Amino acid sequence: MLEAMELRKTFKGKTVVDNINLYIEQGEAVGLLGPNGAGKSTTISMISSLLYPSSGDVRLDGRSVLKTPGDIRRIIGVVPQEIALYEKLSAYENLRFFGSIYKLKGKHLTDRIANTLELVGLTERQHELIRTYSGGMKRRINIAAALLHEPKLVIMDEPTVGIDPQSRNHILDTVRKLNREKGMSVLYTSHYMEEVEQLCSRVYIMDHGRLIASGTKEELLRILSGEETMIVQLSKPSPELLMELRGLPFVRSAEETEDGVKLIVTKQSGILTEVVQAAERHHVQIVQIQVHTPSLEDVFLHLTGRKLRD
Ligand SMILES: Nc1ncnc2c1ncn2[C@@H]1O[C@H](COP(=O)(O)OP(=O)(O)OP(=O)(O)O)[C@@H](O)[C@H]1O
Repeated sequence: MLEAMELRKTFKGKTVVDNINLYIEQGEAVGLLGPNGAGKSTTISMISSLLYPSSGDVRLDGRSVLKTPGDIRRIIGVVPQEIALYEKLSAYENLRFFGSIYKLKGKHLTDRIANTLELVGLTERQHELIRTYSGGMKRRINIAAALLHEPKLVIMDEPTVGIDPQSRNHILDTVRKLNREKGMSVLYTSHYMEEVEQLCSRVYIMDHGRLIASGTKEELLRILSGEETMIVQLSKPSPELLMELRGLPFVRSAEETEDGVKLIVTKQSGILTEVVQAAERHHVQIVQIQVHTPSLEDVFLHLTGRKLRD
């Protein structure tokens, strides 16, 4: 349905998006995951025709849409990171205004407003002024505004950042419903791994402007299929122990946690003994060790050397 081909964006000589290739099929929910500054917003701005790429192409059903942005704007709804609403108008009035931009009129517009308000769970509050809304409620109205013209694809830029848990759950439910019940395609950017795991069937992982991995959750987990995650709780922090662990041949990555270290290790026998002996050499007691199968967060750490929310 939608395809980004070799997208690149340079600001004042600095490349912030570098050779991005991605696609979204009709009815698919796709995640774009990356830490702050990875280039997610810039990428989706180019896909939604809000920003012109330095090079590359965006295709809708095989046709380039860079020169005809109207084509793509009709079929997509974009939920930006910043709240774009009129504070002095009610939610209903805001939606009427956005509906008129999409050239919706009369009963059709009224029906669409009622439908989207219902979807985001704010029918009861629709006549209250936006300035009295919580951040989460404003974000939900922003989502309603992006859905008024019944887009085939909704693109959401970190829609749950900095909002209350109730609105967050509501947004996640809404996205799930749109995708699974209405067959709407979704491109969802986030730096919350668990959200993307819950909502999306396929994930692109981005770091420093580039895609570093992509696939279904199962495919991404396979990257670490020969490894295990080991969470070691220590009696005290020890940078020297961390250094030594990093140097062990079976340790793929090691990072400090709140009360110890987290290791990704290649599965083999004798690892526990070696970790215990290293701790003894540094006079640090091991309080507890947990070993589990790596998560997607671990895959990200392994690929980038940093946590998603660093
Ligand atoms: N208009 C601009 N001019 C110059 N640099 C920009 C511009 N827009 C974005 N950047 C830079 O591009 C890089 C990627 O930013 P972008 O907002 O796309 O990342 P992101 O992954 O969406 O991060 P976040 O999660 O913080 O929104 C950042 O270093 C940012 O400072």
